[in-house]
Amino acid sequence: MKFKAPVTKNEEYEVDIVDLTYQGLGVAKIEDYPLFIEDTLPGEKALIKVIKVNQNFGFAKLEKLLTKSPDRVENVDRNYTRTGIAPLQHLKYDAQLEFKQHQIQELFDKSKMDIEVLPTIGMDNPTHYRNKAQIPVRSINGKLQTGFFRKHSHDLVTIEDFYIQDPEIDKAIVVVRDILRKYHIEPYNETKHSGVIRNIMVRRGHYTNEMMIGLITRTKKIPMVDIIVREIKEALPEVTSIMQNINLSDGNGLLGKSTVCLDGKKYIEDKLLGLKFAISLNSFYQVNPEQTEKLYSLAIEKAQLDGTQTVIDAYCGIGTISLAVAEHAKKVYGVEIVKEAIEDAKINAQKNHINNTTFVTGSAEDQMEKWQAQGLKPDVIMVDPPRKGLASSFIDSAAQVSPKKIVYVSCNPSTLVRDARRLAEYGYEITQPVQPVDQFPQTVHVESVTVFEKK
Ligand SMILES: C[S@@+](CC[C@H](N)C(=O)[O-])C[C@H]1O[C@@H](n2cnc3c(N)ncnc32)[C@H](O)[C@@H]1O
Repeated sequence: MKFKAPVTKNEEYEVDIVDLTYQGLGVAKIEDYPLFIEDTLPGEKALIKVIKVNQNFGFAKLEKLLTKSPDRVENVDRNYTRTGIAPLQHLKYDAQLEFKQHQIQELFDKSKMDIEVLPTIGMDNPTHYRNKAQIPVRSINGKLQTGFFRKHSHDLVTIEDFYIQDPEIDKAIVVVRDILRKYHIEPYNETKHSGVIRNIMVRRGHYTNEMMIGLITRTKKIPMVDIIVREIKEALPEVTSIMQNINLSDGNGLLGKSTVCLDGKKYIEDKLLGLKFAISLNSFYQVNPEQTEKLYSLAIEKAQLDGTQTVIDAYCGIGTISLAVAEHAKKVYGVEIVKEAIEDAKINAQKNHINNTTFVTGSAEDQMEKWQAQGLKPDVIMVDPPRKGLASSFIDSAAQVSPKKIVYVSCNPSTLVRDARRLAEYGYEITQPVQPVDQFPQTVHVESVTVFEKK
C-alpha cells in the first residue's frame, strides 16, 4: 500500500522543533513524519506552513516563532540563510561548536564505535574570516550585479557584505564590479550561454595582504581588458596578481581549463606557521588561516615526530602540511591530483629552503599503490582528503605499507567514520579523542583531526 504523508502543501501547523539536521534545518514531526524548516532551532515552538511534501519527509516555511530558543541570535540578515552563506548564523556560536562536536559523536555512536569527541576548538571572532571569494556575476534588470545564488537555484541575490569573508575582499569585489559596469562588460547569461564575465574570484594573503583578482570568463577575450586591468591596479593597491580563467563550458563547474596571467605574478604569497606559500588561482588553500594554523599544529603534534621519521602527506595541495612537517621529519613525500598545486608545492619548498620533500602529481590512490610496490615504508601517513574521503584502494595500499600512525584531517565526519571502520579492519584503531576544529564558523561544515595507530 502506498504511504500517504499526513500533511498537504499549504497546510499550517503549530509545532515543536525537536532536532537540527546536519544541514542546519530545524526538524518537527507530524505523526512521525519529519518536516524540515529553515531558521528554526531545537526547543522552539513555531507556526509553520508546509511547502513541499515528499514520500518520507517534507519541507515547511517558518510563519511565526511562538517561543524562542535561548541559543537564538536575533536580527540576522536573512540573505545569509537564503543563500546558504551562513546557514547557522541564527545559532549562538557556542551552540554551533557543540552542534559540530555532537555531529561527529553521533556518527561514531551510530556506527557502534566507542570514540570520544572533544569540544570543538572555535574562533574568538567567528565572522569575516574567509581569505577567498568566488562570486557569481549576473545581470538583474539590465545591470551587472554581484552576490550569491539563492540555495538550490541560480537566482542571484545581490550582496556587498558577505559576513564571513575578509572585509577587504568584499570591498575589492565592489570595486571590480563597478569597473566592469563602467566598461559595459556583459555578465554571463546561463540560459543563453552568452555574455563575458561569469565570476569574480578574490584571494587575499592573511599575513602578507597580497591580493589576487581572478576574472572567470566565458570568452577568451575581455573587451577593454588593458584599461580594466589598469583601473583595478589603481583602485586596489594590494593587488599583485590579476588572472583570467576561461571557462567555455555551459555547465556549473567554476573553472575552465585555461588560465592566463593578465598582470603581475601568477600567484600570491601568504604565510602559515611561519612558512611562505605561493598560491595560484587553481590551487586549494584552506580558507580560514587562523584556524588552519591551529588545525595543522594539532595534526603535526599528534604525529609525534622526532626528525627520524618518513612521512607521506596524501592530498597535499600546495604542500602546506608537508612543509610544516618537514622540519620534524627525515623525509616527506606529498601527492596531489592538481598539477598546478604540485608546481606551487615545489616552489614553496624552495622558498622555504626545505630540501627533504618530494612532491608528485597524481591520484593519492594510484601513487600510494606505486609507493607500496617500490617498498616505501613510511612511519606516518597524514591524509587530508576532500569531502568524499579516502578511496578504498588508498586504504588498502596504506595499510599494506604498515605505518605506525595515520593522522586523518577530515572535512566530512560521515566519510571519516566510514574510513575509520575500513581502517579498523586492518587493525588501525583510534587511540585518542577526535578533535574538531571550526574552520567554517556560521556554516554547517565540520573539520577534525583523528589519530589511528596500528595495534
Ligand atoms: C582538503 S584539500 C587539502 C589540501 C592540503 N592538505 C591543504 O590543507 O592545503 C584536499 C586536496 O585533495 C586534492 N585531491 C582531490 N582528490 C584527490 C585524489 N584522488 N588524489 C590526490 N589528491 C586529491 C584536492 O585537489 C585538494 O588539494
